[in-house]
Amino acid sequence: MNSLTLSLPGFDQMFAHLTVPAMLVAENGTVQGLNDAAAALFCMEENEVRGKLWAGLDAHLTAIQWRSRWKELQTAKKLTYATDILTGHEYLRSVNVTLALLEPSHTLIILQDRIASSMIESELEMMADKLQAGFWSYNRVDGRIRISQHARRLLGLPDGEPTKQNVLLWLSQHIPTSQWEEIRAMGQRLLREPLQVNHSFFLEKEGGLGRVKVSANSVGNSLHITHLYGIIQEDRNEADNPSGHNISGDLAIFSIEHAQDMIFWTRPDGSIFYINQIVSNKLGIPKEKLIKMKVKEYAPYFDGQVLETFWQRLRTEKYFEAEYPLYRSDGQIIDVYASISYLRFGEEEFSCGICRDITTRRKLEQRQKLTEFTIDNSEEMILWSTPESAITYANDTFFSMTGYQLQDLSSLSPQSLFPVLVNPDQEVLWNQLRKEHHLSFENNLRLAKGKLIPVRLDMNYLQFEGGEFACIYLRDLRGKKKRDRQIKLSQVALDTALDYILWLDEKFRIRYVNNALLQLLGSHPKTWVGTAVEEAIPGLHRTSIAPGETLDVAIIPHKGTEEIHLNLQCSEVVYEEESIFMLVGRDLTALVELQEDLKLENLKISELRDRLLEENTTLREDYGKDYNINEIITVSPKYQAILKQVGQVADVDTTVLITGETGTGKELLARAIHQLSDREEHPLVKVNCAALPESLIESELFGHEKGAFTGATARKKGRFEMADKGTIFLDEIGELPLELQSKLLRVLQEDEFERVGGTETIRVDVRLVAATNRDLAEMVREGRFREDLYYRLNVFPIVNLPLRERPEDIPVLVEHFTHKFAKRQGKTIRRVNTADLNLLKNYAFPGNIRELENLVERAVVLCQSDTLSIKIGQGAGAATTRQQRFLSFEEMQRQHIIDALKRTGGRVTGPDGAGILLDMNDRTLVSKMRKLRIEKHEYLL
Ligand SMILES: Nc1ncnc2c1ncn2[C@@H]1O[C@H](COP(=O)(O)OP(=O)(O)OP(=O)(O)O)[C@@H](O)[C@H]1O
Repeated sequence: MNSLTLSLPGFDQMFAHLTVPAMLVAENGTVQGLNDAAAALFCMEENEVRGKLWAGLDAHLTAIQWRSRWKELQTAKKLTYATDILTGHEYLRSVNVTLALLEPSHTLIILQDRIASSMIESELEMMADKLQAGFWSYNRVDGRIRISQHARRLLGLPDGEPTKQNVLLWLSQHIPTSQWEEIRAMGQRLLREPLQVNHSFFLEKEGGLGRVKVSANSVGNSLHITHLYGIIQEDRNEADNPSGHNISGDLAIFSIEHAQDMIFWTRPDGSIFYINQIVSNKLGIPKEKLIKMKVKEYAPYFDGQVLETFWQRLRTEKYFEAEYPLYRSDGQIIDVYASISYLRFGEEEFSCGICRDITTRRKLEQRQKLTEFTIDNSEEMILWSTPESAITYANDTFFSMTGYQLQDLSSLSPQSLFPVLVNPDQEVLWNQLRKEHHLSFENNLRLAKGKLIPVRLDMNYLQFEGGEFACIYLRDLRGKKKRDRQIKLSQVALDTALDYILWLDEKFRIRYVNNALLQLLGSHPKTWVGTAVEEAIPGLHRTSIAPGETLDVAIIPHKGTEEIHLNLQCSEVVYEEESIFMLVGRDLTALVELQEDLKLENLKISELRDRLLEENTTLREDYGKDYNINEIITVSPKYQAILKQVGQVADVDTTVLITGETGTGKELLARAIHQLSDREEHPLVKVNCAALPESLIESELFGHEKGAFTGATARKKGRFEMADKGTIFLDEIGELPLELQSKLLRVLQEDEFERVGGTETIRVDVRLVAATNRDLAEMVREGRFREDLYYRLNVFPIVNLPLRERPEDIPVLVEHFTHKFAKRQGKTIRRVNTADLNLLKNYAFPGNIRELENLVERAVVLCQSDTLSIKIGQGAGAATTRQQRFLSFEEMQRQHIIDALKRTGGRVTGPDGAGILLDMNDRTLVSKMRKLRIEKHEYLL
């Protein structure tokens, strides 16, 4: 059937029935049509060839060359040249090409198979006939096998069209195994290189074992063996040959004639003795003409000196190989690789050159170089390995990525590169590869420094020049693995998010629902993907979905369950030109509950705060009890006047200086001022300037920064800072060192100061009440107290009265203290010894009220009845009178420690503890107190 389908009018009528391979090619070089013969020549289907570029089919023609050839054709109208075409089996087939211009835009191409099997076969047939032998041939290009009738008979082949497979099978079954192996090996050699062999073997035939003689020749082009052919005869002695012909000689000549290599026999003068047919074909010069030519005419290189040198070398070396250029009749150059031997017959010398056209090989080499360049610059690592576990090739990318060197190649193996191969058994792996031709899997590649990296392996099976190879493409998966992990992480993050996430496509169909929302939406046949959004969330309308909008919708997840309020935030994401609406939602129900919880918590907190405030007030009230102004016991009109002063100054917020003898109740008055002032809600901080060592007063008053001095391990607030918004009571202010007096003055003037070791200025709002039993005016005169400070303090002086100036208070005070201590000690005391009381009234009380208080306390302790007897001299600090009992050393120590503790406000240890006052080690003091059985109530007022 004619397969020609083309538009050029008349073409099919003209050539469709031609047995000559013909093609129609357009100006741009594409094959527009071809006939069956041409398709057969290409060993391809007609439609496989049609549409291809002629430059792609002609192995030596480039697209650029086609354009210049086309131009040439426009004037010449007809062109002829010899070339190789690339067949469907990827073999090269030598052809003569004739281009005949049909129209300005189309040309006809007629192809002529230069080693057409028909030609060989017809010659063989002729020869076989002459020799009374059978002939056989195998065309490797199209896979056809031909065996003549005579040969079939000799081999005993069954009738029917022979194929390669069934002939080989027949022979393998009828030739003894050892001989069959030899024949196979010989066949392999014939397929690899041009050879001429003769072989005899036994063959099992009907009626016994026969012996046949087969000759075989292989011919081909510069790249491949394309044909095998030969003669089959019965193996008889030479004498038995009825024709008497020398078969080997005939075959040798036949082989030489049909060899694809050019054979030149030349003489020292450059004249030709013999050339074979292929020389004529290759050079495009008829044989008759060639034979008369001298070497230099087709090989200009061989002239004069060169020719002489050539012969000199040949005579000495006898054989050498070299490359030469030859000139075709059309001026084109053919590169040949020549093996040249020296021959001498009698007087005559010959050079015998077997020349192989390497033009194609050169081009292929160039192509190979380009391929290698491409491979080396490929982003993928490429390796070639063999079944023997050798790595025969690695591209540059492999070396640069793995850190191996070219010299390492020979020592590398798949096992060393892939220590954890999926299938460590190479044999199994190769068998699988042979079967499937392609394997793909992931593995770990060991880098030069030993590190393993994940790679994807693509193994391709290849047979090349008789060997087997695996071409391995390696792709570094580190980036991919990381990306995959990130994608997985994102997926996990989306799926485990507590927020409800919904993706919609442009048509508001669901693209993705995360797990949280999926659970809320309840069971649906699938995952909701593809369904319209309204179907999943009925309250959601596509009109309300817009980027940047917030939507509130209600969902009833399951029948009978409570409504859930969702707050959805919509945004638009454009990914790979696709627009996606992303809705991220929160369950407002939970939020409302949370708000309720918060309200409850707030309520609890405010209740707690109220309670705390209440407790604080109570505390303050408790605290104030002892110092309540009502607790100031007095009946003395003089003292009433002092209390009036206290009441007047309390609210004025001015600095108050209380003077008076020790124990007159100065502190009591200071507390009364604080309590009656607006600062009552804020702290009253007391500092006993006499109780603090000089070195510590400053930091105690103003605080210190961390590291300001040895032992300042942390920043500490001073008493002034602590008293902010309240009152600071500086007791015994007369004891304040001069330098601190100036700092104190600054605080009083500017309400600001710096911490010890600090630069930050601290502002405070503090009311100062100072007290002293010293005569400050006198101290100013003596230069021991700053005058400016004195005036600053003395804004509102209150001079406390000594007890002896208000003796009328003694009975009420005795009563007050008796009650206080009796109650504390759990005693019932109904009256005080009147005589004792009278004595007290006349007593001077140098220790003032504190002395009286101590006296009563001691009396209560000693009291065994309900009548209290108070003996002057029993209390510590009392003035020595005649009646006074002389205290034991231990009693004295006891009283002294109690006094010290009273001064420090009960603080035993530390910088402002009693230890410092008494110049005693803290630990010694504590053990002393234990030994003397000093109880807290004795010093805590
Ligand atoms: N009018 C009073 N009514 C009841 N108790 C008083 C009275 N005056 C002083 N006291 C008590 O006398 C003791 C000494 O009082 P206070 O410490 O205030 O005196 P002081 O002048 O500050 O002494 P010093 O100068 O030694 O610091 C305290 O226990 C105090 O409660």
